[in-house]
Amino acid sequence: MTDTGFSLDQLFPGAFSEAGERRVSSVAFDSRKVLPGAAFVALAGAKADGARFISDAVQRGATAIVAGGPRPADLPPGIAYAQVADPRLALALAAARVHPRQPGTVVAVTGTSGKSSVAEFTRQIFMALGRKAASVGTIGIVTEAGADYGSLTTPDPLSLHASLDRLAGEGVTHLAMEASSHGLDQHRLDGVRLSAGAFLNLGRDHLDYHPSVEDYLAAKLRLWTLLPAGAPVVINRDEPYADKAEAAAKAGGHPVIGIGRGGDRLKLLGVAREGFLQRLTVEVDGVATEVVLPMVGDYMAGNALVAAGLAIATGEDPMASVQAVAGLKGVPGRLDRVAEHNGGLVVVDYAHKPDALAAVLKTLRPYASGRLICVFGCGGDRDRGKRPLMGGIAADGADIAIVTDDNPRSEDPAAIRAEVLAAAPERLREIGDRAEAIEAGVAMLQPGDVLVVAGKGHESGQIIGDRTLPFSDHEVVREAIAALAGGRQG
Ligand SMILES: CC(=O)N[C@H]1[C@@H](OP(=O)(O)OP(=O)(O)OC[C@H]2O[C@@H](n3ccc(=O)[nH]c3=O)[C@H](O)[C@@H]2O)O[C@H](CO)[C@@H](O)[C@@H]1O[C@H](C)C(=O)N[C@@H](C)C(=O)N[C@H](CCC(=O)O)C(=O)O
Ligand SMILES: Nc1ncnc2c1ncn2[C@@H]1O[C@H](COP(=O)(O)OP(=O)(O)OP(=O)(O)O)[C@@H](O)[C@H]1O
Ligand SMILES: N[C@H](CCC[C@H](N)C(=O)O)C(=O)O
Ligand SMILES: [Mg+2]
Repeated sequence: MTDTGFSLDQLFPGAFSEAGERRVSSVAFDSRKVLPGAAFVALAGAKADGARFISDAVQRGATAIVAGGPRPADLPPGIAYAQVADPRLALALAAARVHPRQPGTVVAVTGTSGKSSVAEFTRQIFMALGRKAASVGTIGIVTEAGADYGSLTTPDPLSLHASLDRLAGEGVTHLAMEASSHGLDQHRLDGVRLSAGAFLNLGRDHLDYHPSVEDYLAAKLRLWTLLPAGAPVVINRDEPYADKAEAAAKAGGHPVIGIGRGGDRLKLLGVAREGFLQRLTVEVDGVATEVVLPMVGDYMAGNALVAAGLAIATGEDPMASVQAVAGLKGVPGRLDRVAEHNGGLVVVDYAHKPDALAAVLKTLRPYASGRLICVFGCGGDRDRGKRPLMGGIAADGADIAIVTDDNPRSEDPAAIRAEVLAAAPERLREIGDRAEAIEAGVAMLQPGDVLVVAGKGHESGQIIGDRTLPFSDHEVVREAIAALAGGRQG
């Protein structure tokens, strides 16, 4: 039996009225992962109530239980029991005690779109400024050594704190992480010692989980409550809901670094497109400078400046932070120029929500001297309200829009597509099989066309039912091009 080195009183201060001095081997919130001697924290979840699994946890060797309700009558007397107001919060704080080391500087970014880009750009800026940095988010844990893919944007507290501890042990001093609304709402980040935060934007997403837009915004703005007193926040003032985010930050006593065209510390004066690059003119604390951002997308300029703002928020030199933008590399699967075929360009992007799809189509339009073709779908077991919105956006924003499958999960893929197609049945085409849809898009390419394959970005699998089958938009694009090239030669 491994020992966490902690007693129940140390991990859950004040929670246990008796047996608090008992040491536990580990902490678990999933009964199936309970080790002998563990403390099991029962969480009320979206699908199940963890309290139902207390007896399972005890059978597997749990010696202490933390839960939201009163002690079950049938719990054996030798098992220590604590009733707490918020088991998720108790779990996160215990996780931080079990895994005590964290990089000295941790920043977190929230918003509907752009979190992964900003977290990764911030890591790259820290690295350019000579810091040993990492990022944590949808594309996994990224260090100098590469990406270690995980399934959630904000990992559960036990995995998160184990990772922070490991990274600190490897000498990582600076970390940029994504704070998803689920993660904030479920206290996955509580216990992380943050130095600064950032808010990007708020659009339509996750209204299957949050009862209203107000609730969704409130979850995002919980980030400010996790910051220590006086810690700065970075806000992209050009984006929706920036005013509300700024008001909440100021009410909490946090100084604001405003960025964007309406910014103060980093004011974007102009953007000139130069092929696939953008020349940004930025006023840095009142001093104008120019920097070339080596990627496309107006919103990527905003994302890059928020990342520079986060570096500034942690004490880095402002001008050096902005100049570091010149060295940024794009994030895999975000406006990713994958290939060219027959004089047309193929881009893979992670747009799986309305604002992101609108933004990517608007961004790519100037690059399409021919037609803009879009292959996209919507995920199953996620906000259904997104589906007709995305159908309408694709029909309006692309010349040819092909509706296909994303990750259907437990839903009927044809029914998901029907909800997307309902927006504009006469202007949307349908090819259910994602590989076939991509192949059809590639085969259509003529000189000057741009094909964007949207929704799955970096993902390496397609979730159908409860199985994840290997699938990569990048690979399917390359295979389709190779097959067409082979066909032409043969
Ligand atoms: C809706 C949601 O967010 N669910 C997350 C949540 O699960 P839950 O607590 O609701 O789980 P549940 O299935 O109802 O079970 C309740 C409890 O019983 C326990 N249990 C269950 C079965 C059993 O036999 N024994 C047992 O103890 C479970 O471990 C859990 O503690 O907490 C779990 C641990 O942290 C997460 O893995 C799980 O993410 C699921 C898999 C998920 O798909 N989440 C997505 C929606 C998500 O979180 N996405 C965000 C945002 C993405 C973005 O747009 O950026 C993210 O951060 O990735
Ligand atoms: N600032 C932005 N405004 C609007 N759309 C954006 C912005 N940044 C990125 N996007 C779009 O959103 C997609 C996802 O970007 P990114 O992965 O950086 O966001 P995210 O917030 O991490 O998303 P997720 O919630 O899925 O983790 C991109 O592929 C692009 O289409
Ligand atoms: N973090 C997001 C990812 C969605 C990716 C998209 N491909 C889909 O499956 O809907 C979520 O869990 O909602
Ligand atoms: Mg992300």
